Amino acid sequence: MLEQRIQQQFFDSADLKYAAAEILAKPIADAVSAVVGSITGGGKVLACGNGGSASDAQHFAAEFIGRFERERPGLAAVALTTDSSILTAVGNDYNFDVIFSKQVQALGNPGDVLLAITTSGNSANVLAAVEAAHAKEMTVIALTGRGGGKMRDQLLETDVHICVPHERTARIQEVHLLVLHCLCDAVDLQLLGEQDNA
Ligand SMILES: O=C(CO)[C@@H](O)[C@H](O)[C@H](O)[C@H](O)COP(=O)(O)O
Ligand SMILES: [Zn+2]
Repeated sequence: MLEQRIQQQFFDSADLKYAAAEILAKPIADAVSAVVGSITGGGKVLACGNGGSASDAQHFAAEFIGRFERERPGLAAVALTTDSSILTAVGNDYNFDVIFSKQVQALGNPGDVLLAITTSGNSANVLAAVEAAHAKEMTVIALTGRGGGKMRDQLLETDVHICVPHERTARIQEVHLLVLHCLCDAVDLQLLGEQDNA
């Protein structure tokens, strides 16, 4: 019984990945263009999200600054979820809704990219970060699910919306991680060319 339930989670996750492959390939390719344009122009990626999405933001920044699968110079990325002094000071002195937007205001420049990760599309602090990014003339790449929530209405035509077609947070997060790995892989391909296996 328990084993069946566990197997079903694998099947559901795999089914969603098949469905998402068709729907998300185009917006992910658009996100790659946005990131490559920013990085080659001297820009950087600021990443934010709550809970599991905070981990995703950090996971992405680690692979940009460190490496993904290929050797290359580090790429500029900052997870806005990691500095406990900033998060507690801003959360305590202002409120939790501005913990990311304050950092975007302080660190963001025109041409930078905000990677905004929220499975519901409704996290107030992520939405506030998007507003701050627009004020800084940054491009937003939004990773969402559940139809996109409030994020859908907040994005501009020049932004990229990668919306996973599912209702369950865990399943959406599983696809978000795959999206981030696709981004890392494709950015490396664009910057370094095809791998020489000779
Ligand atoms: O990882 C999980 C659930 O899988 C949780 O920590 C989850 O990320 C948190 O509940 C978040 O606060 C949800 O926020 P969001 O995805 O709706 O923006
Ligand atoms: Zn990874």
